[in-house]
Amino acid sequence: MDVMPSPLRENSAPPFLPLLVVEGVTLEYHAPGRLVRATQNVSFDVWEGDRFMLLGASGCGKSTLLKAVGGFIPPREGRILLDGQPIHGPGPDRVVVFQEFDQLPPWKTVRQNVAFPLRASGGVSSSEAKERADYYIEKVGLARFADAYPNTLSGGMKQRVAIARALAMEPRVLLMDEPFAALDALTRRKMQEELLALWEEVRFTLLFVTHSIEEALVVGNRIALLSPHPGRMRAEINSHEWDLKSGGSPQFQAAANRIHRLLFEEAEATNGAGDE
Ligand SMILES: Nc1ncnc2c1ncn2[C@@H]1O[C@H](COP(=O)(O)OP(=O)(O)OP(=O)(O)O)[C@@H](O)[C@H]1O
Repeated sequence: MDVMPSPLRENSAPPFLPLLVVEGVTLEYHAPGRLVRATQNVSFDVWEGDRFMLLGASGCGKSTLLKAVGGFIPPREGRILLDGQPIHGPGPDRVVVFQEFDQLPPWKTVRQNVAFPLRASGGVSSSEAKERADYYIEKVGLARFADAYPNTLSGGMKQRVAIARALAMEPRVLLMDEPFAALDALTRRKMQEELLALWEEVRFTLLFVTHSIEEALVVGNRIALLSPHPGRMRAEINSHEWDLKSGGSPQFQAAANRIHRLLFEEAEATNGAGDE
């Protein structure tokens, strides 16, 4: 099988350096009349080829962390390094796939949607953009729909286009913010399977936000557990031993229960102790 030359691999950081370093990061929003602290002193390293999951309850600052890595929110404290360099604003080396199905301009075909950012970010000729778009559209199984418009596609198909569009940029890190949360359970599982198959083939680096313990265990190889309000690192665990076939096994259930305890019961105990 032909594999396109990938800047992702050519620009690889030395293997002894993490690709992405999040160090003591505190993030805040200035809401009218108040300051909202979304995360506090969060640190983790993401290595090339990691499928790194940010897991925590609603409101613990997962999306805010992803936005900060994307360069949309500067840290109040701490720093974020990519390939050893502090990030300054958004860049094509970090592309985000969101949950919403309306992230594709509806007036562009699937192929135009995938090719457009390649042209817009510069350096890619229109024929190369088309070639790269077709390559990744084929990878997500949508070759027959390259000339279709988004409004003729299902939610799952639109998410596949968003993934193809992101991978076509060959980013250093692919950022995904609950990309499958709005899909029905069967489609969600199929998308998880497809994402893992794509990862096997392309070996991109993934930073993925979820509030599903099961999704974190099967999609990720490492998981950061965040406690709520503001989000702090509660624990970091390895999850490479689990995949989509692990689902119902007692060992998988035990791992899921352990994470649940770490996220909720121990957090409540800690908060309770703090209140006394
Ligand atoms: N634009 C904003 N202005 C003010 N506060 C915000 C803004 N966006 C998020 N917040 C607050 O920051 C905190 C973290 O929000 P964030 O969306 O990052 O959490 P999350 O873990 O991704 O939640 P969810 O799983 O529900 O998406 C929350 O308390 C939220 O209310």
